[in-house]
Amino acid sequence: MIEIKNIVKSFGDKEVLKGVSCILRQGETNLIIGGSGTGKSVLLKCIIGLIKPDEGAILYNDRDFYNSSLEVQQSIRREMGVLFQGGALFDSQTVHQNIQFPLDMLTTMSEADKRERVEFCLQRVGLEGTGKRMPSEISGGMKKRVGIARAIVMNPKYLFCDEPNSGLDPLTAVKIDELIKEITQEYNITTLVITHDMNSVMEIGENIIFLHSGHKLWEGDNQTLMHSDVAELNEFIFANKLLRDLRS
Ligand SMILES: Nc1ncnc2c1ncn2[C@@H]1O[C@H](COP(=O)(O)OP(=O)(O)OP(=O)(O)O)[C@@H](O)[C@H]1O
Repeated sequence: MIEIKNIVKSFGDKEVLKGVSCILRQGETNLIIGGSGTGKSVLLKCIIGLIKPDEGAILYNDRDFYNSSLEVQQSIRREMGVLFQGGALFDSQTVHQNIQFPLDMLTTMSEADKRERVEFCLQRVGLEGTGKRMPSEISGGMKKRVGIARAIVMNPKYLFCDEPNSGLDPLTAVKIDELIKEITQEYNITTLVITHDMNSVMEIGENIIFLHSGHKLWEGDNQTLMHSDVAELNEFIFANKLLRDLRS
């Protein structure tokens, strides 16, 4: 579980996050949704320690990240897996080498153990037999799967996915969503997905946090989302014509 307590962050005189609090639950896909420029990425960066908030606290299973020693911060970081928006694969390395990278950097595992762990992760994301390929030789959906395999290779307690569906066709996007949800449940991970893809929201949104202008305006699940009386949320959801038609 991750507790986000009253996070405030400004850049110059621009206040981007204005006191955001929420709880990200273990074993669930927690989603942060909202329009462009509402502060989703800044919040994610505050949570994973890339941007220090001006005020507030982030608690990883009761460990206050920004008020911990460097050692504790490092051990929390080792428990994080991150799927970056573009996949962020190293183009000059094979799929296998990309997935193995965190093991090389952060562990003293033997080469044989690393190979076995990478093969396991490749298999888990449905990419067995592709380890020798280069990123340029695989599709966008496969690249996301490689990104997921790399994010889980260290057995994370916390998984962060920034726009995992960007650039994917709808069918592939659903498969990536399903994979993230399956992995979350299977390994009892606290997962956070940043998205503005309404399909994802409806498919995997177990705990949804709606940000608007740096405030949390609504929190709930995909069952209650369609029936909120928050005008800004409704405007965001029903910008999608299909959902508008479904409602009427
Ligand atoms: N390092 C920074 N310095 C100054 N301003 C920043 C910085 N990072 C983000 N911002 C500003 O903070 C605001 C929120 O940005 P953020 O990237 O969090 O939006 P977002 O909700 O993730 O949008 P999108 O869905 O388009 O990615 C924007 O106005 C952005 O310009």
